Amino acid sequence: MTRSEAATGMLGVPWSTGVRRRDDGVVAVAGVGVDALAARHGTPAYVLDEADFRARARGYRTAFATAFAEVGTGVDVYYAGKALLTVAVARWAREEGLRVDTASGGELAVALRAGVPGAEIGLHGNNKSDAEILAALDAGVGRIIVDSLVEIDRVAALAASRGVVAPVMVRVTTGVHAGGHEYISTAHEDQKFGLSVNAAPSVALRQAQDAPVGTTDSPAMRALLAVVERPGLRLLGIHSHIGSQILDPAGFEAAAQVVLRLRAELAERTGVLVDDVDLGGGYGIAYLPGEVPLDPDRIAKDVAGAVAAVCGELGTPLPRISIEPGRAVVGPAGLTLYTVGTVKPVALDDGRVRTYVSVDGGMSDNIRPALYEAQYHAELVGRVSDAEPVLARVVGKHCESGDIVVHEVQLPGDVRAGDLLAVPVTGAYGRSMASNYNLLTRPPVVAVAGGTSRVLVRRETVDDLLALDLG
Ligand SMILES: Cc1ncc(COP(=O)(O)O)c(C=O)c1O
Ligand SMILES: N[C@@H](CCCC[NH3+])C(=O)O
Repeated sequence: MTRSEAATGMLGVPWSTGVRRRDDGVVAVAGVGVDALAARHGTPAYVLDEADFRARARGYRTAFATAFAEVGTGVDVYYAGKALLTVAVARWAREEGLRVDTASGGELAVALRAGVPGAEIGLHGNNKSDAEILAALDAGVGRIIVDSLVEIDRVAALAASRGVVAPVMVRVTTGVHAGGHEYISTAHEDQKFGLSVNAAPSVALRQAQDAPVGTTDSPAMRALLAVVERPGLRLLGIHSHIGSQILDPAGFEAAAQVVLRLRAELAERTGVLVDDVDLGGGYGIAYLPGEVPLDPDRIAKDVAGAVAAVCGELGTPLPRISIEPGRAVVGPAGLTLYTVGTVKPVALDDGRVRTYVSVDGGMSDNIRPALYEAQYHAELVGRVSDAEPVLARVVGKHCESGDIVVHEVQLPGDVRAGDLLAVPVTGAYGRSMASNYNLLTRPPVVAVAGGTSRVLVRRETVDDLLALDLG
């Protein structure tokens, strides 16, 4: 916490900028106390600080637009809806000058419902259904990012069936491995996304990737050539996404270099110099006090410098660039508000005691600790306490011992049933990855701005669950 944060009661990183502890000890989000939020909306609840979301969206747009304008090209920023997409969130993104990246027909439908024009939407997915591709074509989406050779034929056939030309980008894997956990690193070879820029190393792999045996082209080059050849497809550009929660900027520059070389090679072979290069998302954020997030201004400058340098070296004009941040826009804007139900001290083998604090949600509203061993922070937010801190583990209410919300955190020793507890930085991949495990109902998404709260997505009810069960 900085001195000015302390003076204003701001909690500082990793909390959203609108979070403050009031003089009465209660934490407020954008002017609304968590006690009032809990009374009005119940717990658990996802709480979104709208101004914080908007500021981060603007921050990424401005940082990249400025840095790339300096080297002589433009940028489109797509908000990656997989992090959290609701109609209001898609509208906020658009109002802040962002486009929307979708990863399924469901996300596409929400973006369209929000009034985002099709031309400002991209559709991703390594296994899009025909229905999803047709929905994208019918909506006139600005780009379909193809992910396999098979899909190229599929999109071409569906575009022909609609009598349209499909705007396509090819997703490639650059071999640059980056990100917070193996499951969220997406550009190394042994995973399902994209087409490798490296020539297939074995006959088995060439066959698996549908290549004629004997070719030395990489799957990425073959895909680009296949798109160029299909009259029903328009090749917009090349896409690369290297992973998520990346805190080392070097990976973005390395991937950009590989993609730009591929672009130049394609131009040399076919005369087609694609206009667009999409460098994906993945910008890392702080989850714990003391962690340092990527700085958008710095990363934008570094990537713009790298792009300009490689294009200069290759003698190719600069492409238009796009990026797809999700987590960095919505993650820090969100917190989850829980109520403590039980408190249980457990003696550890080494003689210490760990206090298990059970809250009214858990792995169904935040799967990230169980899936990626993700670390979070928690604080009592309904009151302050002078009690000595204890080593605590915040757990949920599921029938699963891995149902951990916060692995290790110091909480006041008098933490008790009825206390309000908040976990910051749950805006990204919390609600969007939520489940109904143990038939819990998913929490609402509540937006707070200017001293008022509003429900964006209502809490599920048991009736909602029963309505799906046809008996
Ligand atoms: C293609 C693509 N774009 C964008 C994102 C968003 O990533 P992040 O939320 O880490 O910015 C992802 C997810 O990792 C992705 O797969
Ligand atoms: N869902 C992941 C990241 C997204 C991966 C998508 N390519 C997370 O919670 O960190």
